[in-house]
Amino acid sequence: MSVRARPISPHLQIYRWTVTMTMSILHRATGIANYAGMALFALWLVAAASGQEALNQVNLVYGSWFGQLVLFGFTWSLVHHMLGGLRHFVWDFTAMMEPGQREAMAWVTITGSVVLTLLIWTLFVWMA
Ligand code: HEM
Repeated sequence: MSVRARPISPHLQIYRWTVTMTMSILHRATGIANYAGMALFALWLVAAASGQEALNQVNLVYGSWFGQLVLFGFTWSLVHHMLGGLRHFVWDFTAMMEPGQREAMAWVTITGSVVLTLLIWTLFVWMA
């Protein structure tokens, strides 16, 4: 029996990659990362409530270069996700929905998240 060739629906690889696609993926990825980051924050709170010794141990890990790298990434993730959330809030008013406007907002979100993260760390970590 011969198999009839059927039309194939377009899939990911035929589309031109766009910055808005990247943002969609990043919003989900940062949402998941925020869960993990919040677990780290909860651990720190539990340690603080448990006593000085426990807090010192957690601070030692969080203060190491690797801990700082993870916390920096968590800060970026939170800020990026928050700006992404505000982007959705703007869309809730059916504003900024044209292709050029969506791309502009995507770039503002990416750039803004990096700038805000650096600002937060400069003010509250590096200069504190
Ligand atoms: C620790 C805090 C947060 C966590 C753990 C978190 C987690 C998540 C996760 C897992 C998703 C689902 C992503 C997906 O399935 O595509 C999501 C979506 C969303 N989040 Fe958050 N989020 C946090 C904070 C925020 C904040 C502060 C805002 C707003 C300023 C926000 C706005 C949104 C919006 C609007 C969506 C839906 C996006 C869509 O419809 O595609 N989130 N979040």
